[in-house]
Amino acid sequence: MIEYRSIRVGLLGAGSVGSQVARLLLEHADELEQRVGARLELVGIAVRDTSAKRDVELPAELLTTDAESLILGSDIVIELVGGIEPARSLVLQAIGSGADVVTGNKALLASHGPELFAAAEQVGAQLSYEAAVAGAIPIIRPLRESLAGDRVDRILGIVNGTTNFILDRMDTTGASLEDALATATELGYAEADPTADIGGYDAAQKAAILASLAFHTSVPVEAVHREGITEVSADQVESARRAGYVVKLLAICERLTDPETGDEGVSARVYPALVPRSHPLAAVHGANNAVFVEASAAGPLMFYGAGAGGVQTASAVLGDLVAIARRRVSGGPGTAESTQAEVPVLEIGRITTRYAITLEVTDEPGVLEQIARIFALHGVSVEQLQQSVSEGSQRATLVIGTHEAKESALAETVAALAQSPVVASVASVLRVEGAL
Ligand SMILES: NC(=O)c1ccc[n+]([C@@H]2O[C@H](COP(=O)([O-])OP(=O)(O)OC[C@H]3O[C@@H](n4cnc5c(N)ncnc54)[C@H](O)[C@@H]3O)[C@@H](O)[C@H]2O)c1
Ligand SMILES: N[C@@H](CCO)C(=O)O
Ligand code: NA
Repeated sequence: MIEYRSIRVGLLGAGSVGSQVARLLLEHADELEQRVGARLELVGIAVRDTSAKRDVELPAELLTTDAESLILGSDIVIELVGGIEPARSLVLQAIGSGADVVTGNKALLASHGPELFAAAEQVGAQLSYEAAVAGAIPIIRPLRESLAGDRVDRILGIVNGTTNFILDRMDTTGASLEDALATATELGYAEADPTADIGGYDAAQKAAILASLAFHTSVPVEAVHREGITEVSADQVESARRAGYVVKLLAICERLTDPETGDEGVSARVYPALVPRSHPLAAVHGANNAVFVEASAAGPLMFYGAGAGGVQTASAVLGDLVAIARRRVSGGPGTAESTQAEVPVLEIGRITTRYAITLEVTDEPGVLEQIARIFALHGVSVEQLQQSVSEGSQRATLVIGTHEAKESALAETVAALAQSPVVASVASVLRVEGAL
């Protein structure tokens, strides 16, 4: 087996995602080296114009316009150029030269997936594409690996951030499609040419990739039924709202069985549909994505998060890169445990959270003041207080909600409360998590 001291990484494209991948690779080089067991050395970044202005400053000596030479000098090639050509030829060249490939290019995979996978298989190259569907959300690896032993029956998802942002904006502000699209463009969600997003093409490419993986069947993008959101009107969104629904652009991949013949088929489709407001997909706001997977043994699973964005998507690219690099280093998937960081595991006293404390106290003047003093003395700040007194009782129940406080300070506060002559008992202490 080859002993790797470093693995040469060639990056093609330094746009929204590529520039963030380069930045994170350079900034986290030491940590990634520990995780992989070899240095991930960024040997070059292929760009169209080395003097172009970029949001992220990249080392000038890494920039090149010669993508082909860069590929020849790389062990792993990351393709973030987008589109079909020259991306397809570059990926094929990388595979042919013995490199593994990471790509986020759903357009390429949805139209030329079989050709690329066959080329990779022929030479034993790895081709990973977590970033291609639902950006940062891990969905490719769960389908390809975690659910490989199960039978996926259905996938229902919001997989396009731009259209979700537009439909959400129409729903919450009553804006027209044109105005909502203008806002999406202003905020940098929509491309200069938003046709791929609002026409449903981007979602259809993702549906093709998901259906192929889920059903172990080649589902080309041309086989995906596609309707975009261009015909969705403010009136439709408003009447849906009044009826308790929200309009979402959905990607649906399903396994169907003909009840008469028992023949099986699969359907992959993208269209705007009404979703009941009580459904979790209705709560997916802004440019977020969410994907539900129904598998026969696992049951329903839900994946949610940032489906687009340069830095978010870079996370998925780097995940693929580390996984591929580990495989190169160890000749397998890498060690099951990843413990080299050796960060200390802290005791509970070090955590910070919020608390709800219920006290039984004597119902007499000055009690609240004494209790407030105990909190203040330990640096725990009270956010809210509710008092209830039962008829004829000498006791009152206090429910005290705190601001964020350190667990150790809280423990001392509770101990002091328990000692206080005005407190009959500390009835309960519960931590409050998940607050917005
Ligand atoms: N932006 C996102 O949120 C997102 C999310 C998921 C997946 N993706 C995918 O990631 C890929 C990159 O997306 P992006 O948003 O970074 O696109 P982008 O348009 O911002 O960047 C692409 C870059 O590649 C450069 N380029 C084009 N042809 C080139 C060539 N021949 N050689 C070198 N550079 C070349 C362009 O000049 C541009 O800077 C696409 O396949 C996209 O579908 C993007
Ligand atoms: N244009 C895509 C980018 C992420 O694939 C979207 O809006 O979801
Ligand atoms: Na993903």
